[in-house]
Amino acid sequence: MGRYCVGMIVKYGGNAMKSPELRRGVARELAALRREMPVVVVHGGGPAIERELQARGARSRFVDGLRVTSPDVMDIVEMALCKLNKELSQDLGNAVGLMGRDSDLLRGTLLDPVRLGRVGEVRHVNTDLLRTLLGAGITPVVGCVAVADDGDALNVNADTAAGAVAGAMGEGVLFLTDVDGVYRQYPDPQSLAPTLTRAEVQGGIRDGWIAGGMLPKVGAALSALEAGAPFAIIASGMRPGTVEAAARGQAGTRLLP
Ligand SMILES: Nc1ncnc2c1ncn2[C@@H]1O[C@H](COP(=O)(O)OP(=O)(O)O)[C@@H](O)[C@H]1O
Ligand SMILES: CC(=O)N[C@@H](CCC(=O)OP(=O)(O)O)C(=O)O
Repeated sequence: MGRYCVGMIVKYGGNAMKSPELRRGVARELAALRREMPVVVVHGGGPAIERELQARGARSRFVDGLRVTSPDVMDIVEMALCKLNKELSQDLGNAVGLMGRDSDLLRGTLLDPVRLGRVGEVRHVNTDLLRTLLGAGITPVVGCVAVADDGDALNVNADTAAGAVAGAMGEGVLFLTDVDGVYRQYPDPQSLAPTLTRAEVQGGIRDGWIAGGMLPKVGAALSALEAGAPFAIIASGMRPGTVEAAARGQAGTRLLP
């Protein structure tokens, strides 16, 4: 990877932004990182979505780490993520917050409408828009609601969205979450896997030690590698210094193609 790679897509997960202190810490680390290389931030916001659903008396459930999304839930997801998008771009400064529906940034299709409702996967990324912003020295902060061919919103898991952006841009991807990486014996942090091959990931899913929210993350990491991303790392957004260490390949779990 060299001292630093050329550019990086950072997926910022909702669990690592639960408190204002955490958010400020990650914003500081991202600000330092982008002094070294161009950075695109793709964010989720599961806990913020949960709060908004509760406030409105709505509920949703997860299947394989994906939120089953009725049209009403879709509206609430979009509202919560749009607000967060503005807050995160403001935290970072010199950044523009965009949703996947802006300028066709993320275009997608429904994954399995019968089981999952309006959950989507990304088919096309407007990389010209991202490169234009990066070329102007502005950091794009992307919320993971895509647009479908029917013009309506799609709820894309933020890991999936980040993996798609990394693949389309041909850049590496760092997934910031609330664990140090992938544990072989979850939740024992001593069992952190420094690297995992595709076959090991498949074995982990089959044997059940990779589950829940880790499923879309490893899936997105492997898809990004397959699409040409030079690296994919899953690391903690909760520990100060992790972003720089992970960018140097010295923290987290690195997925191998
Ligand atoms: N083998 C594993 N190693 C680490 N975490 C795991 C593993 N299997 C499942 N997980 C779960 O995945 C979670 C991270 O995914 P998620 O909750 O979706 O976070 P984020 O909001 O960052 O996307 C961890 O908090 C943990 O509960
Ligand atoms: C389809 C699907 O599951 N979408 C996610 C989008 C947000 C997300 O992924 O947030 P985190 O990164 O914090 O998990 C959801 O509705 O929760």
